[in-house]
Amino acid sequence: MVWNRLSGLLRSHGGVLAAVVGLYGLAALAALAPPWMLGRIIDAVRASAAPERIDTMAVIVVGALVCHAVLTLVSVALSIRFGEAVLAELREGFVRAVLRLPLGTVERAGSGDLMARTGRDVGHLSHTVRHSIPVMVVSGVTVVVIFGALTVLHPVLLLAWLPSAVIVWLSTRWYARRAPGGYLRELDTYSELTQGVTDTVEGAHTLEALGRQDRQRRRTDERIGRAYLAERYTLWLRTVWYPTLEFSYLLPTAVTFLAAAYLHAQGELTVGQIATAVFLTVQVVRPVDLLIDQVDSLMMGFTSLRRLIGVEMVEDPAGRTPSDAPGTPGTVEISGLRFGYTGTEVLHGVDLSLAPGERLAVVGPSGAGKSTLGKLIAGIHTPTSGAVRVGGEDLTGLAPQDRREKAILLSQESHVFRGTVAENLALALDRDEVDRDALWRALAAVDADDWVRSLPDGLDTRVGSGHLALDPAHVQQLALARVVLADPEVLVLDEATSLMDPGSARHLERSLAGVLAGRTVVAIAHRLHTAHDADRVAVVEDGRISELGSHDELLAAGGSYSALWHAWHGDS
Ligand SMILES: Nc1ncnc2c1ncn2[C@@H]1O[C@H](COP(=O)(O)OP(=O)(O)OP(=O)(O)O)[C@@H](O)[C@H]1O
Repeated sequence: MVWNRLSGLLRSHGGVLAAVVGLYGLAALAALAPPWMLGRIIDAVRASAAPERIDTMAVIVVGALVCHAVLTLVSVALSIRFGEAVLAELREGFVRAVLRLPLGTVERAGSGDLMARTGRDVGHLSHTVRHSIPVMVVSGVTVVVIFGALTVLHPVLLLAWLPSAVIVWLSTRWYARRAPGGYLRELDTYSELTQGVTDTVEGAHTLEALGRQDRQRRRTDERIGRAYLAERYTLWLRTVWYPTLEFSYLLPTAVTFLAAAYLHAQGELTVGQIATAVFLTVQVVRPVDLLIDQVDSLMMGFTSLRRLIGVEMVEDPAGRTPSDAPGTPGTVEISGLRFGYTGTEVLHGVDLSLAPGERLAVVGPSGAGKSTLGKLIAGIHTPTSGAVRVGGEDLTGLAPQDRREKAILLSQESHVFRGTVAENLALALDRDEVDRDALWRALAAVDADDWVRSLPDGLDTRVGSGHLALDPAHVQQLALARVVLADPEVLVLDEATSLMDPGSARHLERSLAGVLAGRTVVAIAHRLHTAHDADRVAVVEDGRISELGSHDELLAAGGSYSALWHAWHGDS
C-alpha cells in the first residue's frame, strides 16, 4: 500500500521527475568535461601542441563549468517544486483522511498520536523531501555518471573503489547495529534529566519545606551522569565511524593513482588520463559522502511516510448509502446493545424503543454510560454486539451526510470556527449557497437572533480565533442553531445546555422543544428539570437501564430516580 501510494505519487509527477533526473544527468556530464579536458591539456602540453588548441580546450572547460552551474540551478529549482508538490499532496491526503475518520477511531487512536503524526512525522518527511531526496538524486546521478566515465577511461580503475567499499560497508554495519540503541538511550536519559529538572523547579517549595534539597541534587547529579555516559557512548561511535569513512574516501585517490600509473607503464593510459582519473576520483568522493549521509534521513522519512499513509489506509467509513426500505422516521430501536472501550465493557445489554417525536431524558450517576449510549445512538461508536437503529436504519458505516440526516449528537464541547457567523451556521448544510432567512429562523429558534443582530456586522461578523470571542452560552446557541438547520430525525443532547445559567437553559430548552416538535430527542441531563419536562425518563446505572417511565411513574415507584429527584430538590 505504501509503495503503491508512493509510486502513484511519483507517476503523477512523472514528467517533472524525469526532467529533474535528466537535467541533473546533463549537469553531471557537464561536470565531467573539466577533468577530462585537463587530462587532455596535460597530454597536449607534453606533446607540445599548438597554443590555440590548448586555448580552445580551456574555453571548453569554462563553457562546461557555466553549463554545469546553469543546469544545476534549473534542476535544483525544479526538484524543489517537485518536492513541495509531493509534500502538499501528502499533507492534503492526510488532512482529508483525518477529517473523514469516525470520531470513535480518533478517540481510540488518541489525539496525541494524530498530533505527533501531523507535527513530527510531517516535519521529518518535509526534511526528507525538501533536502534529502534532492541531494540523493544529485549525488546518485553524479556518482553513476562519474563511475561511467572512469569505466570508459579504463574498467580496472573501478577496482580502486573496492577496498573502500568493503571498509564503508563493514564500518557502517558496525555503526548501524549500535547507533539506534545508543541514540534511544541518549534520548531517554535526556528526557529523564529534563523531567527531573522540571520537577525540581515546579516542586521547589515542597522540596524546601521537606528539606530534601540535597537528595534532589544527588538525584539530578545521577541523571546528569547517566546522560553523560549515554552521550559519550554515541560520541565514541561517531569518533570511530566518521574517521573510518574519511579514510575510506581518501584511499581510492591513492589506489587510483597507483593503478593508473601501472596502466600507464603498460601503455594503456597517457599521463593526461592519469590526471583525469585522479580528478574524477576526487570529484566523486563528495557525492558518495552525501549519499551515505542521507541514508539516515531517508529511513526516518520513509517511516514517517508510512505513519502518514497509514492514516489514509484506515477503512473508509463513508461507503454505505442508506437502505432502500427505511422504517418509520424518528424511531429509535436499541436491542441487546453492548459496548466497551479498549476491552472494558461500559454498556451491558441495553434495550430501548423510542417513538417518533418522543422526548427521553437520560439520567444517572457519573460514569454510568449515559454519554456512551448517546454516542451509540448518534452512530459515533459501533456496538460491540446488539443493534441501534434510527428510523429503521443501522447508522454503522453510513456516509456522514446520511448519518447527519438521521441523528446528531450535540455535546457541550462546541467549537466556533474562524469565519463569519453565517459560515459557522452553514457548516450544518451540504449546500454552498445559504438562504439567509433560514439562518435567521434557526437563530430565532434558539433565542439567538437578538444578540446576533446586535453584533457589528450581524450574520457577517467575523468570530472565532483572532476575531470576536463569543461567550460559551452563545457558542452553544450557535451549535443548537446548526442542528435546527441540519434538521435530523433524532437529536441527542449531551449536557448541551450545561454552560448556560439554569434560567436561560430552561428557556432555551422550551423554545427548542417548540422548534423540535415532531423530532425525537434524547437529552442526557444532570439537571432534573429536563427529566421532568420529558415524556419518559431512563435511569442508566452501571451500563444498564435500571428504570424507565414517565417522571410521575418513576417518582411513584420510589426507586433511584425518586431518590435523585428528592435529593435534587433538597427534600429530606
Ligand atoms: N473514550 C473513552 N475511552 C475509554 N473509556 C471511556 C471513554 N469514554 C468514556 N469512558 C469510560 O466509560 C464509562 C462511561 O462513561 P460515560 O461518559 O458514558 O458516562 P456518563 O454516564 O456519561 O458520565 P458523566 O455523567 O460523568 O458524563 C466511564 O467509566 C468512562 O471512564
